[in-house]
Amino acid sequence: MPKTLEGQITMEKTPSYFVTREAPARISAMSRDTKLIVVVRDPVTRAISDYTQTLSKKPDIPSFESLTFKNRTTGLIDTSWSAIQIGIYAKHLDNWLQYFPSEQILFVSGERLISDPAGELGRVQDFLGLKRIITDKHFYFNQTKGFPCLKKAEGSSKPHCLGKTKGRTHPNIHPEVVQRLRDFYRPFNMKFYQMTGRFFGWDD
Ligand SMILES: Nc1ncnc2c1ncn2[C@@H]1O[C@H](COP(=O)(O)OS(=O)(=O)O)[C@@H](OP(=O)(O)O)[C@H]1O
Repeated sequence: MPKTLEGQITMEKTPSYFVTREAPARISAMSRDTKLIVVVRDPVTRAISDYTQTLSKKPDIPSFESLTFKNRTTGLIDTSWSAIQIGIYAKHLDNWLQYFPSEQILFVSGERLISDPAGELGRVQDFLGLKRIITDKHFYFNQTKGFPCLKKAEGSSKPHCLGKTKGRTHPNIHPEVVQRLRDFYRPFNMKFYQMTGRFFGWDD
């Protein structure tokens, strides 16, 4: 990471850091003051989204159902499958809390980022000690994309939506499989709500 001058903020984005065992120690050794931001969404939808992304690159992979279960009859879930493993947020957070105080970590709700992008970005700006420059007036809902988009991209006067790889249509997953996954994640989600002090509402 480059050295950060007075009045600057250096940012870096790598989704896999959150689930990489060695990352907290390494980042802490680089700078203990680093502020960490993690976007989390319902781990069941996250797993399906993850699968959808892999499927778009490798159309021949087995079905979501067959990757989810070690044994379909007993309903035993394959927690070694990364799409499942990554959603056990409480476990990953435990690892980070060995190195960083919880005040230094902000969890952004992936669901709220879609339903209220300005609100979530307001929290991000506060967390980073920035003035709330980005507000409601910067977003509009794009019917075609089905997501909020920026009215003007940075350095341009044109609207800007995220690219085609964001907001893909997910395959239909059998409701029984979804329910089994909901039951699997519930205790981990409860622990995560407790640890973060925020109720993300994934278990309604
Ligand atoms: N404004 C806006 N436009 C489009 N997409 C949006 C937006 N806000 C959040 N999302 C959600 O972002 C999801 C993709 O982000 P990823 O986490 O996969 O990104 S990354 O690969 O980790 O960089 C993507 O997940 P999928 O819907 O499963 O594709 C979106 O639901």
